[in-house]
Amino acid sequence: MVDSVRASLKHRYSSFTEQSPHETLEDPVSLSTLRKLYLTPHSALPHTTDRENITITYQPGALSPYPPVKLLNPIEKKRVLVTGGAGFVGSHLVDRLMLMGHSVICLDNFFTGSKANVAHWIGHPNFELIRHDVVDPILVEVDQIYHLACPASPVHYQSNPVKTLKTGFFGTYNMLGLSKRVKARFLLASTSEIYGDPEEHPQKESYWGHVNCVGPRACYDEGKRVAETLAYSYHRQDNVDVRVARIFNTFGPRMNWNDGRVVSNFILQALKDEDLTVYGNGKSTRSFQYVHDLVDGLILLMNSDCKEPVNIGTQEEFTIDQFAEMVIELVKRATGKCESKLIHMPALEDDPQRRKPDNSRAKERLNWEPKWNVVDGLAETVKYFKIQLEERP
Ligand SMILES: O=C(O)[C@H]1O[C@H](OP(=O)(O)OP(=O)(O)OC[C@H]2O[C@@H](n3ccc(=O)[nH]c3=O)[C@H](O)[C@@H]2O)[C@H](O)[C@@H](O)[C@@H]1O
Repeated sequence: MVDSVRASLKHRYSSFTEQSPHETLEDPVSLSTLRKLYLTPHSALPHTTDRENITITYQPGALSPYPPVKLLNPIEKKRVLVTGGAGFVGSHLVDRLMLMGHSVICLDNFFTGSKANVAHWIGHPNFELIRHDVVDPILVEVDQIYHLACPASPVHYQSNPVKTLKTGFFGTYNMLGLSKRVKARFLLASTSEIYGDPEEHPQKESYWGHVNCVGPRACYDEGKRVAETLAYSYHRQDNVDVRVARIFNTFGPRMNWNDGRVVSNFILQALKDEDLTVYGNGKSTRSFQYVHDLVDGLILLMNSDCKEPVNIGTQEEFTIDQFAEMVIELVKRATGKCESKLIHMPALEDDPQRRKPDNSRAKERLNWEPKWNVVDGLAETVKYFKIQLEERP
């Protein structure tokens, strides 16, 4: 199974150019097909109130207004639940699963997710959108569950810490209970935050972490730690088939406008010619991966036999000052000008000082490694936010 999944993922990277000669509409995951889903300006979409006569957007001559999805035979076609499927990462995962031909249920409470992120699939026979909060139980018959639902930006998860903890515990508990009942394989979207402010660098999966359990980040960090504990407890006690992805900093199109994380903040500030707000001395580090690489990793992990936690992240490490300079440079390239400067603000409490994954387990067990570098990913994200800014009233 994992080989066929890998085969359908690898083609996409033959070239990053818009007009790759290798891309065909039969390819379920070609980059140009993906790009149409998030880099098409709203104004370029067909506008009609008559659904019968809707303009064909994605494949001239075809009879469907939807992006072309692969036709799978019933044995290969999985029923997949994606919790948090209307969020930033979740919606890219939904796109990929849909294009691969699976039947996808997207579940979201729309706290940080948005219907606009998955609007292009609404009405498709393979797609269902359910407004639901994972804190409450739900019963759906599925084969696989990707459990992503939880606010991930520090600004959002700290805005209601008790709710974040409830999502970490009860949300995961409910989804594991569902996995047990319907015998679905379960993948938890865990996080590099479970390592806290790490004393080991780079961080291996064997590292137990350094989290301040009474600090402002604890609602998220401890919520994800207990979510991992729940997953492995259900595995030991009830033989639930679990996978755990520890996701490192991820960026890309569809990050929330008001996300508050460094990538969207810096890009929007630079596009508006505002100064870039660096918290602390700018010497702390992060390793930023592009969202398509993460989605590859999640799909490969789900379809692998690897039950241990796996880091999914890139090893390109930057100080926040370096990262800010890079954003300014890329915005200059995209717009022809950018007058922004760096301003240093007070440091955030318990902000991890260094973060970089040891991703050798992902390489060995999943044959996964990032294919995008930060500059290419950032250029595409700048393009996305530029379109968003131009279209805002
Ligand atoms: O991006 C992610 O995927 C991760 O984002 C956050 O972790 P964090 O590393 O704190 O992410 P940011 O809020 O983007 O901060 C990164 C660094 O940039 C700094 N920062 C952030 C925002 C800003 O405007 N300026 C600024 O200097 C922060 O202080 C921090 O040192 C979440 O807590 C993680 O769960 C998530 O996996």
